[in-house]
Amino acid sequence: MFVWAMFQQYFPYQIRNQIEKYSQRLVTFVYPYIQITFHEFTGERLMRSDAYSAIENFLTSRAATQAKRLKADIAKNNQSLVLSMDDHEEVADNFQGANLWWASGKNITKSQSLSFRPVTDEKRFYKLTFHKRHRDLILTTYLNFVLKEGKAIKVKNRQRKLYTNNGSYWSHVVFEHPASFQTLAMESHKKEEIIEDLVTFSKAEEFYSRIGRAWKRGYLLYGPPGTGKSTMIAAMANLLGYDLYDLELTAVRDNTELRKLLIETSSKSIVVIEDIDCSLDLTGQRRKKEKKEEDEETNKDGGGKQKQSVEHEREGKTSQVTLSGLLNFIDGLWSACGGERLIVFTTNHVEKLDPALIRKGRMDKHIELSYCSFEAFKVLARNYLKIESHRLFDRIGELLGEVKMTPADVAEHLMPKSASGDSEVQLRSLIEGLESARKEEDERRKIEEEASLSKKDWTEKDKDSFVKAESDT
Ligand SMILES: Nc1ncnc2c1ncn2[C@@H]1O[C@H](COP(=O)(O)OP(=O)(O)OP(=O)(O)O)[C@@H](O)[C@H]1O
Ligand SMILES: [Mg+2]
Repeated sequence: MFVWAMFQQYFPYQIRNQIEKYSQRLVTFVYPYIQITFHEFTGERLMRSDAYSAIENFLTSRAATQAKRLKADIAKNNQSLVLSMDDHEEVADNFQGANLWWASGKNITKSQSLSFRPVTDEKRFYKLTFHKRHRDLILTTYLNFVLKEGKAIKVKNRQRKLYTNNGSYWSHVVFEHPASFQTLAMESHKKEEIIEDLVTFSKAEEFYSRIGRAWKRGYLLYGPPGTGKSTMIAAMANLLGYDLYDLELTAVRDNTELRKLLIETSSKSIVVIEDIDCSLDLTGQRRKKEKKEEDEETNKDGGGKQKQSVEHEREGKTSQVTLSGLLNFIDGLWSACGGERLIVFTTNHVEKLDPALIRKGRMDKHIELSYCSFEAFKVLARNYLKIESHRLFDRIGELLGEVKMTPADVAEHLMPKSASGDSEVQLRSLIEGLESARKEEDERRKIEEEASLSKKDWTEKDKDSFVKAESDT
């Protein structure tokens, strides 16, 4: 200790540096282990190293089970506690038969600022130690595995965001939606197929680069209102841990702005355009047609409408996004920058969409969300009433086979009506709802039949009178 202190204190720096260098070489030559240090801050601007944070995430699971001293911190998503190794702790790992050790440490340097209390600067690091015979395995396969795993854990724990566009910028809020495929009322085989498709997509990075396509996939969700399209989008984002970009096309001024917005979306995200049939210049034509009808109406009832139709016209000027702009967005070069993106369109009127927009390669998967089937009803009953069967289920199954009711309406009937939470009350309310919907359906069908009959009569009468008039002349 004395000799070391003297050495440190009085030996000239150059000689000391040489002695340290050669002694270090001697130790390395004899010492059979290799050490790699990952500093927390690297580079001239001392940015936080990605490798360090990936290793920190990777070691959280091992630290929680092995380390004796841990540091706890709230994760970014404010839900979970993240445990990491405290300083000078060590955890062991084993990779394909190779034993290795991770140790955490910190260098404390006193900054030279003149102050009463010298500011200490802590620089943390992780040190990996392994036997030199595993050099190749560790330096290539293992470290890549650690970085990949660490990034995946980071994505899983990250705070996901819901972005909405205002003008040419994205603003975001924390995205926390409880929807999941378990709570989505849908036939199980259909659900399984969609989950399979999504998970396969999220693991297909290598596949897409091999076939030379951008790592993106389009989904078209269509069906009547209240059938679960928006719910499914939230379930998709939760399943894959993706951010959501809710793109309101009518708020986008033109194609340039659209491109700018899309280039700013991050990977591992879902770009959603809800009610796509109402937000494209296709509706521009419809808007002109509406305006023409309105103008005719305006001429009838004076200038009041005039102001409205002018406003309508001006409002129509806001978004110049065109179909080709949207097609370029889906296919264009932008889609190659960054990967792992889903594009989801929803619509209540799939028949109105331009076939070019929804062809395969753009909207790769078309998913129809329809009225509530008996199997979908049982999912809702399990979620809302926590029951798997009931004596009223047969009656409900019968009625659902005859009446079209959306899952939103069924869900509304199953909402708790009283504190007692007696599920019979909800089921009876659903049966009443279904029976009255069936009555309305029968009445509507009867009116239609009468209308078509009378129309048929008219055509018969017309024909007779036309023939009679012909014969008179
Ligand atoms: N298939 C479903 N499974 C579970 N809940 C559903 C389903 N469909 C609708 N709901 C419920 O009904 C409400 C409306 O659903 P959602 O917003 O997903 O309908 P939508 O198809 O997006 O309607 P719109 O076409 O009008 O946007 C939601 O609160 C949701 O809880
Ligand atoms: Mg919706």
